[in-house]
Amino acid sequence: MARFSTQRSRPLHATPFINHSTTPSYANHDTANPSYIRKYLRTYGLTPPHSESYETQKTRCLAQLGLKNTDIDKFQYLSTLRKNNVHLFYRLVTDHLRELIPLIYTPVVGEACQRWSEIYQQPEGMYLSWEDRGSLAAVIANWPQPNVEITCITDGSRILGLGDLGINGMGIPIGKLTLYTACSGIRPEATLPLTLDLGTSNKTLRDDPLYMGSRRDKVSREEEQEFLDELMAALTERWPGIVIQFEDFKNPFPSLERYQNSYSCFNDDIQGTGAVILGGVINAVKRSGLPCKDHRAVFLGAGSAGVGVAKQIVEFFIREGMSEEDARNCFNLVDTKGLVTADRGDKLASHKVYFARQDNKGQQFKSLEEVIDHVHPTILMGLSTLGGVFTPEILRKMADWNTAPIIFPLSNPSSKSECDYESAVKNTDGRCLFASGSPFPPMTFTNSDGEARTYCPGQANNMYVFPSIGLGSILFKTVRVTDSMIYTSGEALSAALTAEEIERGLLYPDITRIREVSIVVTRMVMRAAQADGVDRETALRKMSDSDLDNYIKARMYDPHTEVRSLEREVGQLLSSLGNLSPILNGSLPEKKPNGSKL
Ligand SMILES: NC(=O)C1=CN([C@@H]2O[C@H](COP(=O)(O)OP(=O)(O)OC[C@H]3O[C@@H](n4cnc5c(N)ncnc54)[C@H](OP(=O)(O)O)[C@@H]3O)[C@@H](O)[C@H]2O)C=CC1
Ligand SMILES: CC(=O)C(=O)O
Ligand SMILES: [Mg+2]
Repeated sequence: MARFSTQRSRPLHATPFINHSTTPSYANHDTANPSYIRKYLRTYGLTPPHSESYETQKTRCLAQLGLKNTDIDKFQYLSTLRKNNVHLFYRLVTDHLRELIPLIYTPVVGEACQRWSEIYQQPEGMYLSWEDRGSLAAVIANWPQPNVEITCITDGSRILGLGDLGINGMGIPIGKLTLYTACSGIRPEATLPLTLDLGTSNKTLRDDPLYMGSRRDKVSREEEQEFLDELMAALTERWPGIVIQFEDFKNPFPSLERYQNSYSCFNDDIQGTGAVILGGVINAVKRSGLPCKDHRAVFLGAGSAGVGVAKQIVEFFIREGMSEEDARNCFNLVDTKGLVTADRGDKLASHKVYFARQDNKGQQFKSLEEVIDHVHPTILMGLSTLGGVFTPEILRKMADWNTAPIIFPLSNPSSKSECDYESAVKNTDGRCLFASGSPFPPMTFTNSDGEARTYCPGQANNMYVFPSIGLGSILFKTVRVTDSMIYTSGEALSAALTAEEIERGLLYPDITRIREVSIVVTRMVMRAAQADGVDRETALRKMSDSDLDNYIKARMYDPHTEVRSLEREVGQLLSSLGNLSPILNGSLPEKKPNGSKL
């Protein structure tokens, strides 16, 4: 039997085939790799000898996870696993999406960000500081992966509904990019989590001795723009065509406007959120039985997400036959000063002006309650960061006025949700059409007619669309991300419900189907890009829908087949070399580190 020989002129451990310092996370220390693959990867001897089945790996991991007492312990365990055995991490996540997404993303990532500098253990992602301006390209050159295709950037200034967390916000780009890999199969080594240290307005953080960012106050808007200009140029210089996702910036409208026509970029909080809520609202409006023109919406929150969502729904109403003016008049946005009106007396931020009501006849409505009593909404959206503000009284009014009130408390994490599912179901006698930003468990409830059943909440989170917007943009090498690509992602999501999911009353596909849903949404995003003429992979244009689906599927990273594809790669290499001796004596050519397959 062929055996690995120790009698070689160049001992394996001394052979610098893979430079581990340049491939920190992806050297692939997978305990499932057979020994000849380990030799090929030059990881032989770096893991225990036995080559394990996934079942064994999974049993151990789930047992270890079960021993962790707190959500943060579980978050850290999973982060370490992602770092040490990336393919196993993604096998687990893709097999246990419902259980693990809440641990790697919202809600637990919220607490992880609040405590980032306290719980920090290992490097992940890249930090760029104000002090680095002028040399951002040089710092970016330090990122060890050569083929980055997508980055998610935050400056930490509005992390979920938790405020300015400075560099502690790094949990968000890491979490979002993890979902890119898990949900739409962008290879892990093709993702770059990026956090900008442009100072923080959070004094508690600045005074915290453990805080790992700079102590400076937040830079000015002009300075931020100057920094971002340099950053965009540096990123695209190193990785031409990279897709750039902006995330959790306090006021992201100016940057979106500045870059959206010259880079392949989008803002997840304005556009991704807009699209995902559009998807749920299309289904909820159908289920409400009311035509679009009879809907009246109250939005608590007129920030990036509130305005982004309202704009997408206006577009939907227009496509359903309403005039733009009538469509816009269905919306009532509420901020810290009350109903957004044109004559309120304050200078409205420019993103709010479009929705400022003109028909209030001088009357001002200062509180959510006043606005609700004035509007009698059919749709109630929460994008305010105010946990619990949809009180039982407000929910009961929604039920009094509507057969099927649409209630979406969308703020994250769970503690900031405007109401929980139980309260929404109980106070609307089970009639609400509900979706929240962070997950709530299903519940059984007996309504006033004595009917008992299980109610399933929707999770209206941009995680249903941004992975497909990103993948479609990468595969088509789009010049930019167009409004139509964004709208189409939401529309495609709404159409992705199965008959069984509709029967169960779901507004969003079951999360366990996210990878198959992502294929269809990605294809539709690509078709929209094609129609807008922003695609650069023109050979893909002529493909039929089913061929394009197959193409997308084939390009998606699948952690379950990673060992097999390595085996294929090595098999092809061996057959091209003609015999086994190279692998046995350790003289196989170096595996090029992490050439992306997308
Ligand atoms: N489910 C999902 O997929 C997503 C959810 N979100 C969530 O939405 C929330 C808001 O995000 P975003 O829009 O980016 O944040 P912004 O800071 O841009 O907007 C927050 C809005 O809420 C308003 N607001 C805050 N406090 C009050 C108050 N006491 N009374 C009335 N209005 C208030 C603000 O008013 P003012 O303008 O006067 O300051 C502002 O209009 C976050 O919790 C975030 O997690 C965001 C993106 C996606
Ligand atoms: C989900 C998300 O993007 C947010 O809460 O900001
Ligand atoms: Mg966000």
